[in-house]
Amino acid sequence: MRQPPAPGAAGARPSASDDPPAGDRAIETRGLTKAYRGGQLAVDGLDLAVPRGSVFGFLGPNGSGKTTTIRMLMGLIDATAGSARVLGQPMPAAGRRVLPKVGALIEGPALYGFLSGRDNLWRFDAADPGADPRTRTQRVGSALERVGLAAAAGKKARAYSLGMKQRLGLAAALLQPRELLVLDEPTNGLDPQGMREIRTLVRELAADGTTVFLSSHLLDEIEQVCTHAAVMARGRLITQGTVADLSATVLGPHGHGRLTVTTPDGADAVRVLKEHGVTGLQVTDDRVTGDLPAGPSDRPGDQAPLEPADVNAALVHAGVRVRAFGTERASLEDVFVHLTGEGFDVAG
Ligand SMILES: Nc1ncnc2c1ncn2[C@@H]1O[C@H](COP(=O)(O)OP(=O)(O)OP(=O)(O)O)[C@@H](O)[C@H]1O
Repeated sequence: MRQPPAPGAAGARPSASDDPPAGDRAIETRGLTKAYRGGQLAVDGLDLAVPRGSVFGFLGPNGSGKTTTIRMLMGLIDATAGSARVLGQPMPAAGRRVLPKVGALIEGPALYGFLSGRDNLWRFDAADPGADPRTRTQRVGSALERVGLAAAAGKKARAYSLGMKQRLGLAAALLQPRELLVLDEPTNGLDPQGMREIRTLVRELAADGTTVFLSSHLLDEIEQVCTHAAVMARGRLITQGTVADLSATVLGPHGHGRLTVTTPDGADAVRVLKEHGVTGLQVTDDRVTGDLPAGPSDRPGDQAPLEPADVNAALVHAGVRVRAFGTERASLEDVFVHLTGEGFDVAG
């Protein structure tokens, strides 16, 4: 079974040679474009590459074109230009072959409030011509189990919390084994507990080998659960890659953020850090922070950019008592601001 890389796994560098071959992509679009009536470009020349086995975050402020893209991928609306492949097949042409392998949760599940959770799933399953009625009870039972709703299965759906309704929608998407799950804003409107539940579920599904493509306008959500992300703004793709590589976009070749040293020997630490080309030094109580130089320092013999480990060794060597040492990672918010020059301030 395919295991996804750990969320935020570091190490990979963005380069064309690291791109997976086309057959290893769960979703691929070329120049995908949608102009709604009136000519406004909701999606503008999108080239998306979603590796199989990834948890791929499709990130952008409200109105940046995420839902429109998902609707095109699922064959719900036609593209104005460009092409899309899902699980290696052209969409919408191959929809009949592809869509049974895709579970989708778009704009919230359509549930009957007067039916129990179990009966809602029963209805979904019965509407699937490929689903064997003889094994329905078992399928519905294991889908409920999977999303943690077995105990609440007999309750009417209208009595469910928003988080439970989302999980029931996911259960409907999971009635059949899926290669790809497409979730449009799966945690929208959920409280922190509900969000955690959905994130846990997404991680479990990914660990089973399902590719998960989820859209969100919540940067920290994407950072917590996704291995890869694409960032959209005003219908255009700003960047895509592993979450670690996207951070490195902002942080330079080594992906290191601001350095923080906790020490009782602040003055000595500042002197050593300065000697090693660390800039922007600030001292607050027993914490010294600064920025690692992007390239090699001016010191004779230095050829490569400074590694945090070297700085730590130099401090210790100079007799500085280092109680804690670390570097921050850039957030996706940093990436967005860096690449667009705009803030990412959408209403949560
Ligand atoms: N049916 C439609 N007719 C005309 N314009 C539309 C339609 N649907 C979306 N748009 C416009 O297209 C742009 C992209 O919208 P879309 O819903 O795809 O963005 P989004 O990133 O999913 O945002 P949200 O999270 O708010 O749905 C927006 O400017 C929106 O107003």
